[in-house]
Amino acid sequence: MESWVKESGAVGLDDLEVADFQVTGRGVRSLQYSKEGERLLTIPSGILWTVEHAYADPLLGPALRSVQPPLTVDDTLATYILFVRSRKSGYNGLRSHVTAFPTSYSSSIYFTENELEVCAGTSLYTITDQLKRQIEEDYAGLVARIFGQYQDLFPFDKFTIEDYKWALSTVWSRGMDFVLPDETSIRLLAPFADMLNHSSEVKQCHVYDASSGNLSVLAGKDYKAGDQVFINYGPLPNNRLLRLYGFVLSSNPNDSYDLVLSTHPVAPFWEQKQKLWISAGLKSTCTISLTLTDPLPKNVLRYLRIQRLDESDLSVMEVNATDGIINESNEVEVLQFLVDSFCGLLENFGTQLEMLEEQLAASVHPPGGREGTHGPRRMSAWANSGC
Ligand SMILES: C[S@@+](CC[C@H](N)C(=O)[O-])C[C@H]1O[C@@H](n2cnc3c(N)ncnc32)[C@H](O)[C@@H]1O
Repeated sequence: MESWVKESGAVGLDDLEVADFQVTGRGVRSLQYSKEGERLLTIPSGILWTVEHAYADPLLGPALRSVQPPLTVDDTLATYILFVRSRKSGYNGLRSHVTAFPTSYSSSIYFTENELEVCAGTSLYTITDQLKRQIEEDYAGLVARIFGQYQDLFPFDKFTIEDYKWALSTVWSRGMDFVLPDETSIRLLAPFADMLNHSSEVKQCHVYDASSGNLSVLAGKDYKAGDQVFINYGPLPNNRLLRLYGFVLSSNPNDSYDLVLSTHPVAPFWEQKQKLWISAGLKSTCTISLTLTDPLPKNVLRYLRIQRLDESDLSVMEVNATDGIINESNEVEVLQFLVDSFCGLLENFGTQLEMLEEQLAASVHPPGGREGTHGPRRMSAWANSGC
């Protein structure tokens, strides 16, 4: 793959190499000193995996164009990857990139039932379950809309649901997202740059130049020769890291619990309350991140104070009077609700932390996961992850 990337005009490969690292597995090593902010790597537009390139492909493009409404970005990229992987000739460069992808993944859709049970009570548990069903539905849609229509391009034995899951996991774990100057967004996979692992300790340092279409990586900190080079995948909590990338960070500064607050429209005074939520910058269904630094954000209290208003409160309620305590009985109800729901949430956890730590120590959940071509995983970080 590296020689194809170099021949395609990439800059910076002479000073970088793919290597194995103890904690993160395969990644990229710097071969020289570089200062923070210096450009380390540029991957030219022509070899990026994008929706535009999929549509421009002389064989795949017409099939994609015939599907209305168009496939989602992730489905287009997943189809593009499987298509290239299935070709017996041509596409040599892109195929060499596909060959370098992991053969299997450790993201949460691949957890066994027992592994997923360990996460019972977490948002990851619920989302993973929904995701698995969504993938089945989306795959059936793809078969009906495109794979089944062009069987010469998409042979069934190379476009199974397992292939689709693998390709989607490839897109989720290797895709990079950028907002363009016209405020649209682009998702792309960049050969070689997609070998860079994540660290929350470096600044965001991968950039897309909308005018050239090239992808560049700058040094997110100073590097010596021999250091692993990182990029920052974004301020992601552990549950998202595990769902999209199959790993967690034991000290994740962005870790959070997503608290979903919602009120059914048939609840009393829902319309009046809805107006109050909107004027407080909230919605009738809100997802609020609880973090270690801000475990009870003001918006949680704002939301619940409005939710708990009774008829007499509402008759005297000023629209902007939602930022402080409304009255004692309302506040007591809010706090009681919080105590009850947090106790309920904790009870939903299938495995208590102490038990999980014991199980990890006894290697009930083997570290290392099942990821192909990767080095060791840090699953042991689960115990402290709060995911
Ligand atoms: C964009 S790829 C990076 C290259 C990848 N390590 C490989 O060998 O192909 C993202 C994947 O790398 C791994 N990864 C990235 N950062 C990591 C980290 N800090 N710790 C453990 N694994 C990491 C995860 O498996 C993730 O899904």
